Amino acid sequence: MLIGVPKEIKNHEYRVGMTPASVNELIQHGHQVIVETQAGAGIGFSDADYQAVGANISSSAAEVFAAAEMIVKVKEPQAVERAMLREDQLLFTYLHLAPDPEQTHDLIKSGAVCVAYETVTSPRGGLPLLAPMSEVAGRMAIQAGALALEKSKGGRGVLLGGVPGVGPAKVTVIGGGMVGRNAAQMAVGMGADVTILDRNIDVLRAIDAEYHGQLKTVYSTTSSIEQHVLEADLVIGGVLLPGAAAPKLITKDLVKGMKAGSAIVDVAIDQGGCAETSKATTHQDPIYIVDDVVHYCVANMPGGVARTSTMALNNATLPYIITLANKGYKQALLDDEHLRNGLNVMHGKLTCAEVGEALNIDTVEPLELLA
Ligand SMILES: NC(=O)C1=CN([C@@H]2O[C@H](COP(=O)(O)OP(=O)(O)OC[C@H]3O[C@@H](n4cnc5c(N)ncnc54)[C@H](O)[C@@H]3O)[C@@H](O)[C@H]2O)C=CC1
Ligand SMILES: CC(=O)C(=O)O
Ligand SMILES: [Mg+2]
Repeated sequence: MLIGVPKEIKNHEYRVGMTPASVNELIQHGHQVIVETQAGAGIGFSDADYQAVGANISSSAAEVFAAAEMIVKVKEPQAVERAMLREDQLLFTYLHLAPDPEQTHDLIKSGAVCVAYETVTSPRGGLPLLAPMSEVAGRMAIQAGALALEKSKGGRGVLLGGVPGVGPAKVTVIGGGMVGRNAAQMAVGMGADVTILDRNIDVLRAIDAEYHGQLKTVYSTTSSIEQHVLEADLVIGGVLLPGAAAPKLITKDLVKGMKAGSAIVDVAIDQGGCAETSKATTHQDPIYIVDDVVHYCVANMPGGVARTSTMALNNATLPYIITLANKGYKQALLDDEHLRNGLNVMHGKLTCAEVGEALNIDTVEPLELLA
């Protein structure tokens, strides 16, 4: 198969769909790879590094999209990229369609076969291709939050860990999944007073067993969210209903009631955000203030540490890229229900029920299209 790797074009996005080491694996399996010039340049992977493992370097994204049977990316295709997709071409990347009707309609119109990293499941549970970026974003959320609490950013001027004689900041983490647990790990490590909320009691049990009293676990209800958001210096939004739009757990009124200079890092912004006051921001201009509460809502947080993130992402995606290339999308999707859960759009039809519900679009069962 001919696999194409375009350069990412989202604001300050330096990740790349495949590292030279991943390209090498695909070539060892008998495939060809075409990489857009400078695709990995921002994180130290030169064109020469890709050429050394046998990739062809292309001078433009248009050439990559025109030639490749499968496009491997990181972020959702931007409008100019969507215009280059063609009927039956395989796209393997993050999509986050539920909050993005424009992208959804363009992908449906393209006739392409679009497999989203974030809805691929695993027989062991969880979301194996979202997990590595959630680990990164969860850890970064505390760095971003610490900065947002500084006076120069509009924050209330508190240090997460406090100092001897002055207590730590209170950090409330909503959602105890990959993002939440990684955020909690960093916040506890910095000495903050951490509370983590989830509505899955088994998640809370596992976290409690891991931390032996170094943080508090709380069952998530409207009332407990209200209490712990109002008490917080820093709130981390890390909830997810896979594929679906994020639930708006932090209302406008709740934000109004928060302490002046407190901060919300809404990691769930890629699914629309879990605060009513959240709107997506970029690495270039990451924060804004509503009702004296600093909001950080960068939808591609891992792009900020693009070298670590690219390698972590490739560790997870590589086996799937190899399977899709070896078998072709049809056989690969028929053989593996968990990979099939990643199929969001195919041949002009939406196949992800949660996206259909969020955007009020009819969906078709993947097996109906694959049969
Ligand atoms: N902004 C960015 O750059 C990035 C954003 N993300 C996003 O972060 C979000 C979280 O991802 P993961 O941690 O991997 O998901 P996950 O599935 O591992 O964890 C989500 C958790 O939320 C919990 N939850 C659901 N409803 C809840 C409620 N009402 N109250 C409390 N907890 C609730 C679930 O029980 C689950 O434990 C997703 O939207 C993901 O796409 C992930 C990586 C990067
Ligand atoms: C998951 C996601 O949105 C990201 O890594 O940018
Ligand atoms: Mg207020």
